Amino acid sequence: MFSPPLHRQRHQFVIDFVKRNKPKKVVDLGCSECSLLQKLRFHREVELLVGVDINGTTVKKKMHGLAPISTDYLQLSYDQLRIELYQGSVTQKDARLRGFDLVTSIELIEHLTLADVKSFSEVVFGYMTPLAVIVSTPNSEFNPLLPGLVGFRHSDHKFEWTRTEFRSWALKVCLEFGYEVEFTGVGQAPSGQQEGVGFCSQIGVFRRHGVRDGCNMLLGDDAEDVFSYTLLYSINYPSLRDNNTLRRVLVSEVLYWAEKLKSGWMEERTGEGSGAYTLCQTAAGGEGCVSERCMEMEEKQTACGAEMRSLVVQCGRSVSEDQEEEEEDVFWKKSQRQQDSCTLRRCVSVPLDVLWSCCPKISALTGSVSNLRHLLLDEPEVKLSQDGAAVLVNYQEQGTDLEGEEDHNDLEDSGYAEARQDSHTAEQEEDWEANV
Ligand SMILES: C[S@@+](CC[C@H](N)C(=O)[O-])C[C@H]1O[C@@H](n2cnc3c(N)ncnc32)[C@H](O)[C@@H]1O
Ligand SMILES: [Mg+2]
Repeated sequence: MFSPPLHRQRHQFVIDFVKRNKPKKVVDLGCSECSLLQKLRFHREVELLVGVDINGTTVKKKMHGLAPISTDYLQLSYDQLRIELYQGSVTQKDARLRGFDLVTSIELIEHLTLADVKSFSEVVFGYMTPLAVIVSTPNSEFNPLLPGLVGFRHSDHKFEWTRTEFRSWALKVCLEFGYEVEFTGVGQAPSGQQEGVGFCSQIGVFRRHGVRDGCNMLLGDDAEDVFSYTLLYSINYPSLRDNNTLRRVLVSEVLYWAEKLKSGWMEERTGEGSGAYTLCQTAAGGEGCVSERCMEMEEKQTACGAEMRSLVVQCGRSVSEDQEEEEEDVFWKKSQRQQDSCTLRRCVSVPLDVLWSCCPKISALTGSVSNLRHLLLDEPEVKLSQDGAAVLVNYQEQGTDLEGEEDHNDLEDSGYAEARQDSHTAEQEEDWEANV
């Protein structure tokens, strides 16, 4: 009879309200199989989403469908969301449900006896004191338009109210607990058929009086610490506001970009590509990340740990090819002198400021180069240079015996990642080398 179906229209009504009013804490009373909660979890403003139902078995049927899905982990944002589901009765108080921005009660009250509706009013409006409440219930005046209906719309309904009955209950609640209400609904009669009967589902939207700046302060200090509900399920969605999550994402971005910049530089050296300069330009969208800033440094470390030298090679236009060759010459000579007694490892050093300006995600996650350094300091997966200003990436040149390929591979296999966490002092560098 309705398109979209009436239950969807009721949920859409709530969703539209949420979009307009952006409540942070929402509780759905009589949540049943959590289908409204399923939809609400996609609204980024909502930070706490709670469902309550007296029937735990119904809630449990689909509650695991509320768990984060893989895209929630892949496309992390700063949004926060916690979901909690409780078994409990809306006629009972529970302190965990106080101070919400929005309470929804969709097709619930007609399942309560009139005595329980009174308790419901006291609990919801008098104790939970949310900023807003949406209550939907059948409008009995519409029933003659529902084909084949005899009696109530559902065998468990204790009553079905006319618009006047609903109005009278709602206005009494407002008077007693300090709310105002607007009446509306969903499911209109087909055109030409007794349009004066009102909506199929009648809805009251209640707002608490005297709320400033949409901020929900609990009324009075009579908060009893009652915990009558049973927690069935709770889950925190991954968020970049969680420090561990932020660090995990940052490390993976840093490793990815450091490797990418290194490859660009290597290609440039072998004439296969335009190198770090192009990479930086592309990533930064053109301006702002110029070749002079794309300094790459080769760092030579000796297994005996006694000596560590660095050679700075500037890629891009700021250093002439001659200069570069000359410097490399020095590097190789020194390397060869040490070959007999020392194991050689080479790294490409990617400065943090280059990473920061080349990767928009890294800059967005950290805000500044010094924050980036701070966040990476204790990360075992990222090896920083001694001064903490650059990430060191293993470097293996194709077809060069001097690289000591075996040693390089050993590094990978011998707890290299764990060893890297202690890498920011000279002393620790030596220990690390000694482990190889
Ligand atoms: C018609 S269903 C509501 C469906 C759901 N709100 C929706 O929009 O799809 C009514 C729900 O209210 C629950 N219920 C009935 N009495 C209750 C009470 N005293 N406290 C909490 N939930 C109750 C029932 O278990 C049932 O899941
Ligand atoms: Mg019902």
